[in-house]
Amino acid sequence: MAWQLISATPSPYARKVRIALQEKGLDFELKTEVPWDHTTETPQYNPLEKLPVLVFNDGRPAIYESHYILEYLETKFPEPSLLPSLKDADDRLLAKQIEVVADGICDALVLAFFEGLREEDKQSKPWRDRQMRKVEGGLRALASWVEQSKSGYLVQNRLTYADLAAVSVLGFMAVRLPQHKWREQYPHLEEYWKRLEERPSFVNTRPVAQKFTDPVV
Ligand SMILES: N[C@@H](CCC(=O)N[C@@H](CS(=O)(=O)O)C(=O)NCC(=O)O)C(=O)O
Repeated sequence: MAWQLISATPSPYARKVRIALQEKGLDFELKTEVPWDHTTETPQYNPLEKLPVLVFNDGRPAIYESHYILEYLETKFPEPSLLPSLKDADDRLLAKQIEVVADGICDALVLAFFEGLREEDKQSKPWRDRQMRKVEGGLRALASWVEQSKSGYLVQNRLTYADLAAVSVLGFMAVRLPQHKWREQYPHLEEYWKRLEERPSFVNTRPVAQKFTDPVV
């Protein structure tokens, strides 16, 4: 039995791991679920009850938290590499910083999305505005990194975790916040996103909205 990746169709965090596993040629079974439904398996493996979770097939404890899973994969399976080497420490750290910003945009988007699902009179506009400020700030940072890129990739001249994280959040925006004007606001960011979305490991991990069975409370 291959490793299992517990994932959800819209998850930008899980998408990073799905792409990395494919880019590194690692065999895995995709286990798609809705982590807010009572049927979720995440609590069996992750005390934080979140996906993605990578479940091994040899009894080793499962691992969770997307950036940690990516670190694990790069450490254990360094070729083909998806991070600059330690001798290029600044580039390696920049790739991780870009992942921090991309994941942070996702975190804010998730909080704003669920706030918007509450009954109108229970929603906090200041709270949603705060989250959307983080989304705007994060997009501005990603757009700036794209402007600085000479190679078509965010760090050095090849695919790294920075690109997996940036493209995953932009694809998530397209699903969760299709009315947002980031593509008009940052045309180079849109060009970068569309170009990378054509890579096979991105094509077959495109995000899709999910249906909740249980109310998310
Ligand atoms: N920091 C975590 C965030 C993961 C996360 O928030 N996952 C969501 C699913 S999704 O938003 O990615 O689709 C989840 O499991 N949420 C369930 C919960 O928060 O209880 C990571 O990077 O793995």
